[in-house]
Amino acid sequence: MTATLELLQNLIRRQSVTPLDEGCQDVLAERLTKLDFVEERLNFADTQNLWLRRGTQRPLFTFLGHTDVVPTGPLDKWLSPPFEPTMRDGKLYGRGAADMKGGIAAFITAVERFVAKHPDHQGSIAVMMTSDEEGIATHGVVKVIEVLEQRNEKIDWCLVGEPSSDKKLGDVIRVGRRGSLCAKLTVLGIQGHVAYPELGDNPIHSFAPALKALTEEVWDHGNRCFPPTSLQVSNINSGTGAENIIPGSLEAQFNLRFSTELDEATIKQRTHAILDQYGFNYELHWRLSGNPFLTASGALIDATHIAIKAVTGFETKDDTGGGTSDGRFVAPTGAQVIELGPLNETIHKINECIDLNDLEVLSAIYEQILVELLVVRCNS
Ligand SMILES: N[C@@H](CCC[C@H](NC(=O)CCC(=O)O)C(=O)O)C(=O)O
Ligand SMILES: [Zn+2]
Ligand SMILES: [Zn+2]
Repeated sequence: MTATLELLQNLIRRQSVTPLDEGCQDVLAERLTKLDFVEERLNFADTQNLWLRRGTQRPLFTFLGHTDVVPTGPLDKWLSPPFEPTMRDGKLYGRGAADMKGGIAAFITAVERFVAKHPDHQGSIAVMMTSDEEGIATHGVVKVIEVLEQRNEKIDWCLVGEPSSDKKLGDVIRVGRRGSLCAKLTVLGIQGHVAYPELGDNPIHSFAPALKALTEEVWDHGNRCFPPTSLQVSNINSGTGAENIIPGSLEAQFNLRFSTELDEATIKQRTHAILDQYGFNYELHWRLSGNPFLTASGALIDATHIAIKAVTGFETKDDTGGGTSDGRFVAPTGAQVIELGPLNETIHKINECIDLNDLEVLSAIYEQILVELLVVRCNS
């Protein structure tokens, strides 16, 4: 069994459903402190955060990941228990295998091999972990970055191990992410008897045309780097459960994934303009999960392209799709941020898995990126 596979199995056995860590970070810290990484725990509220750094010089390369996982869903639908890592058909199954304990295991073994071969490398290497990525992310990386900024500790290059790959390992890297803006809408009506509609005001009926307008709105056309902005309604609730009552209110939630063509203020203003056309009373509460970010071409993207080509033989593609990530907290510091990790086909699903060969290839690519940045580039 390889070192990466063994470590991944150890991590999957820990039931670290967000915001729990269940000792995952202890395992990582124990391995890397043996290699002269300095360990810091930056825990806030219910969230465990770990900052491990080897070296004091710049440039500082950072691997960023999360040890929390999403809930399993119905256990009886899993072919093997989600927290018992199980090998079948050349794959390892378990919650977090791809998102993102596989990436974390590959980080650690890549660093171990790299340090063994290049103990006196240039610059510094850090590993940043949080247990609050899958949750609301208020006490995770955002807080660690605050601490680093306060002491002027600057990350030059940040690689997030989120599952970026599409059809084969390394075929897609994320060089940025769309913004994410969440809305909670309450449409206010008047509760009444369905037989006396003139005495009530049905919020479902009021909202229906506005819902159509919101979902049909062309928010923008995207641009060279970003796909068009999209709005998705995630929840609608109304009604008392009775067949003969007009409900008094309706709650809806929707989320916009937005490109750099738009910003928070413009989206809010345009949403109000749409809703205001329909003459109902409403309350609207917003939460900005993250602004869009984009890493310009530079050393990190170049090194990643070279490393993927060297290990796999093919060219990778730059992309800004998918969800947002904790990279949104790192990019505003001026760091170059990219994301490279396993195939995302099974993430958050029942029977999440990672291909055993992909795990080793990923670790080899990570190691090669360190070589490109902290050996080849720094010595040229
Ligand atoms: N709940 C958090 C942020 C949620 C982040 C989440 N990201 C992913 O699912 C990554 C998937 C991928 O790699 O494409 C999301 O985009 O919703 C918050 O809102 O603070
Ligand atoms: Zn993830
Ligand atoms: Zn996830």
